Amino acid sequence: MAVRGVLAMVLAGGRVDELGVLTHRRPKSTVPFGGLYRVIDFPLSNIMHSGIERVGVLGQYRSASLISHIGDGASWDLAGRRRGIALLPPFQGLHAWDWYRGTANAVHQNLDFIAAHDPDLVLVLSGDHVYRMDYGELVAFHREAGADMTAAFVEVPPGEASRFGLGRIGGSDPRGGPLEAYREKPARPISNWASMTIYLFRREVLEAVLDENAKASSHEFGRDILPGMIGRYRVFGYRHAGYWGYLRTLEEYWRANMALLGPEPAPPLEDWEVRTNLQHERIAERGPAFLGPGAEVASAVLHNGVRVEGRVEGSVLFPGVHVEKGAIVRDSILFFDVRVGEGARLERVIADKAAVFGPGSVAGRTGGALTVVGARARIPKGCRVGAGCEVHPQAAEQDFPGPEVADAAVVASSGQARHGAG
Ligand SMILES: Nc1ncnc2c1ncn2[C@@H]1O[C@H](COP(=O)(O)OP(=O)(O)O[C@H]2O[C@H](CO)[C@@H](O)[C@H](O)[C@H]2O)[C@@H](O)[C@H]1O
Repeated sequence: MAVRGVLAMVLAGGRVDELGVLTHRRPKSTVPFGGLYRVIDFPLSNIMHSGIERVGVLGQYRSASLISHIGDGASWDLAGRRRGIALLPPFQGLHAWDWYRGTANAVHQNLDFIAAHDPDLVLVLSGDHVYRMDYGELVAFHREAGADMTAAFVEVPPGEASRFGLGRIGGSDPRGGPLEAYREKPARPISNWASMTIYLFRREVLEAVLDENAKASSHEFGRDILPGMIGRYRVFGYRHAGYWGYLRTLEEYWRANMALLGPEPAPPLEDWEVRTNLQHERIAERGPAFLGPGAEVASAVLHNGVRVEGRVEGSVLFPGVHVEKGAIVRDSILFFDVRVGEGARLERVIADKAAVFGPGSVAGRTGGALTVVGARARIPKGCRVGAGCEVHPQAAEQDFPGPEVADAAVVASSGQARHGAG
């Protein structure tokens, strides 16, 4: 059912140092995830299921993959007379300083776009997280409470809390209540309810607080806007009960992918269809997955155009991955068109698009740090990655246009991304 009067503004411009090579040429929102998707497919599918019909996407960092991926928005039912999705890159026209200076500034620079749609409510949310949520329930809660702003929170382990913006939610309604305090990544946690970067604003209030913040030194919702609203506006916290994948580090990213392989995949996808753009990466045109006569596959997701002749266990294979005879792939994530040559062995590896592992090459090991291989890297025949082996970059292709054509092949262990040879 359509939710009228709500415009969604998706923050999709951030990159994350900790994800190393995976965000060298794309924002975090378009990092491939779960064997078929890009991360932003999850919030966009939530928007679709919630019945929100108008969306602005705030891109900034390396937007090429975002542009190809979003297309005309039809993949999420966002194309039509009453519906629409617009990519809103920073205006690099008049002033160099028009580059977005933070999440609040990104929305502030697009107040005209918001005004043109004339919504009652603006839902500002991150495009970087994996979860399912019906924003319609958040909207209903916000309206019932007569709130000026409602932020969504999820419970995190106490030891993790200071990595997040934290809220203290009062009242006795299990869905949420007045937000009594908010601190952005405090050294000493004030609660273990972490902000999910989902903020629902009354439009006039959003305009007022963004105008007030315009002269501040930083321009972040979490750091500047939310704390200043408490006590001055009707601010509420809403509790999210389900799974939430934050994917900030390589280990978190890897674990979130692996969470799809268990008997109870998280987030559960069965009754909550997650849509992707099947034109991007030509997913729709590829043939069916093929398992050869000697293939052994257990606990894996695989899609169109995958070809397995070797052994695959506990792994996520994107369209077009080939695993040749005698090769073994374990606990790994292989992006579009990765090739694993005969007899190669991969364990705890994340390989970006079209990386090629030569015959007999070896990458990663049981219980070791994750090994991450950049897009189009070539691991020569018989080579052991990380053991003085030279990795060659190949020419870049059209998904990554830009002045530097060949991406440096990068091999990194989790937490310490670095450039390799090439
Ligand atoms: N200039 C820009 N233009 C467009 N988009 C941009 C942008 N800069 C960042 N973004 C996007 O905005 C969102 C927030 O990015 P941040 O880097 O501020 O997140 P961080 O995870 O540190 O903390 C935040 O996210 C965590 C987890 O939700 C919260 O707990 C915490 O309070 C909050 O500050 C992401 O979706 C990112 O892609």
